[in-house]
Amino acid sequence: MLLAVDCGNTNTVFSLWDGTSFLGMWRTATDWKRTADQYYVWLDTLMKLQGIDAEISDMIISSTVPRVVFNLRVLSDRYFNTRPFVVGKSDCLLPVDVRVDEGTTVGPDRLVNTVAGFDKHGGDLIIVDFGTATTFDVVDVDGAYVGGVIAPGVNLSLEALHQAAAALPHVDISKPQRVVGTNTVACMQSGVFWGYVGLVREICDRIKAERGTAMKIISTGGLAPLFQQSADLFDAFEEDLTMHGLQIIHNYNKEVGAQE
Ligand SMILES: Nc1ncnc2c1ncn2[C@@H]1O[C@H](COP(=O)(O)OP(=O)(O)O)[C@@H](O)[C@H]1O
Ligand SMILES: CC(C)(COP(=O)(O)O)[C@@H](O)C(=O)NCCC(=O)O
Ligand SMILES: [K+]
Repeated sequence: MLLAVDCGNTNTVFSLWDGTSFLGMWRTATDWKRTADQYYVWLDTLMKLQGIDAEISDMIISSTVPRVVFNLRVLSDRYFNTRPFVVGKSDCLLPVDVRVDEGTTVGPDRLVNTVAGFDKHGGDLIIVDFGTATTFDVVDVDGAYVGGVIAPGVNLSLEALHQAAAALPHVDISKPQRVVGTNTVACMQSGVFWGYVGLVREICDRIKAERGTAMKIISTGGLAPLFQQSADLFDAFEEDLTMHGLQIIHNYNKEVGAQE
């Protein structure tokens, strides 16, 4: 069975792929200090709670936090006796091209999203991922990653307001009923929520104009549904896009490896 790990700057998600479907998904806060032994006890407990008796034989990792990879490699080696594929490393092949400036290290999450998006929807895509940062990944007609946009994340923007201004509280994002807020919290939520709707719309319109072609817009990440229900921004929402991509990339490397 395959253990797929998607490590973002805020959360790390583990999932088990049995060859047909994902058996479970478990989330922990990203912390590079967490050891292999800690990961194993945590994961083993959660799998047992769900009655899953898994023989993990393979592992694939995508991490936007380089420091985390060391302990995840130890987990793979010590507990599953396997060498993991790490997206972005030269020995982990991708089934799509990456066409960016020489010397650029693209976030592995963006490459994985590209592979998954192309598999599910074909080419000419904009994938919007609402993570710690909000990323826009542009997928060419042939599935290649050809660049994109990085904007501050929704929660990061709210947190920045709180950190920088003495009188602004910590606020959670939600859709305000009105644009004009009549209290501080409503004013902040309006600024970030409607500001974000504008940001997403403007960036997608400009990408389409720059490329001179129609493009499908796919959203993913925890906060995507909040924006989807409020404004007609996306053509489709994909809940587990990154996990889907990890499983495809793992399969691709196994197949290519077997041919060599
Ligand atoms: N369903 C949700 N509702 C509200 N906030 C969420 C939800 N899912 C994630 N978040 C928040 O969105 C931000 C990005 O989370 P996540 O997508 O896990 O980021 P990353 O992949 O960068 O680790 C975090 O601040 C997280 O707490
Ligand atoms: C832009 C990101 C910080 C997004 O990461 P996330 O919000 O998922 O934690 C990550 O993809 C990254 O570190 N990228 C490197 C630069 C690039 O993609 O061009
Ligand atoms: K992410």
